[in-house]
Amino acid sequence: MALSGLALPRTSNTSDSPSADSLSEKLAVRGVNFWYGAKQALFDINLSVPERSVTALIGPSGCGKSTLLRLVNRMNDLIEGTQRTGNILLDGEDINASGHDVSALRRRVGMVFQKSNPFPKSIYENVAYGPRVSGDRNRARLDEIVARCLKRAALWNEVKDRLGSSALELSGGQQQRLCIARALATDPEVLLMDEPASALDPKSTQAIEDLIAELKREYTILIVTHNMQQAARVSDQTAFFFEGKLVESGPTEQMFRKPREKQTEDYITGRFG
Ligand SMILES: Nc1ncnc2c1ncn2[C@@H]1O[C@H](COP(=O)(O)OP(=O)(O)OP(=O)(O)O)[C@@H](O)[C@H]1O
Repeated sequence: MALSGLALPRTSNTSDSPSADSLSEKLAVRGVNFWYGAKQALFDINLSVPERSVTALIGPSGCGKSTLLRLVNRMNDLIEGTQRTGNILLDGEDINASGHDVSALRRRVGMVFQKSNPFPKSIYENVAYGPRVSGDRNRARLDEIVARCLKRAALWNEVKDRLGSSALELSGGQQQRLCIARALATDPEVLLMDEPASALDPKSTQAIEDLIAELKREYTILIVTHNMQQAARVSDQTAFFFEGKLVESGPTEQMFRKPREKQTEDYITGRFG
């Protein structure tokens, strides 16, 4: 059945963007299993993520999407009693190899969460925070980074006259774009986005989606979303998870129009989940 009920307003792997085939592999997930204590949350996951593309992770609640996202910047290391087997390669290098610098990894792999979480500091200090922690104290350089990242996050025009104001005075949509600017400030190569627009109104959601389309020119983006229309709009590649397993992945256009698996079709047409 063609999934005509699900409008595909704009998949981003059309005309102006290179096809996934022509891009080199940025991230590779190879045979990854993951446990929280005795509970296995991921089963033999294999996924290849091309550079400068958007990959959407979809699937019902609790199927392991966020777990996989957190493995890519080793955030799960912070949770006690977890165990992983298999490998995650960034530019061909095993991010879990002994001696791999986790701080450097987290600078290369930025993360944006569902609920915007600006620090209770000024707009300027939120963006300057990462570079400062990395030892950058040069004011002119920090000014340049803050302006550049706020522009990239499409927030500059709204805040340039009040960089000293508290970030908490911004609207929810602005706060989320500030968190994206903050994530960009350490010059990452990969951006992980865990339902970045789910708490936002339609206008702010649109702003975030436009931003994602813009950012993928430079960054490799992995986004978790429950919104099928959003996955169809913003991603080049989609991966469907169910109960900790990757059921199928492929070009978004194909996944939404003609999925290989019945389970995928049932999910994206809203029959379950
Ligand atoms: N810190 C944790 N400790 C124990 N179990 C966890 C932890 N985090 C997640 N889990 C379990 O691992 C499984 C996968 O959870 P995960 O958050 O990755 O799913 P998800 O697909 O992102 O869900 P959602 O769409 O609801 O965010 C679930 O069964 C969840 O209960």
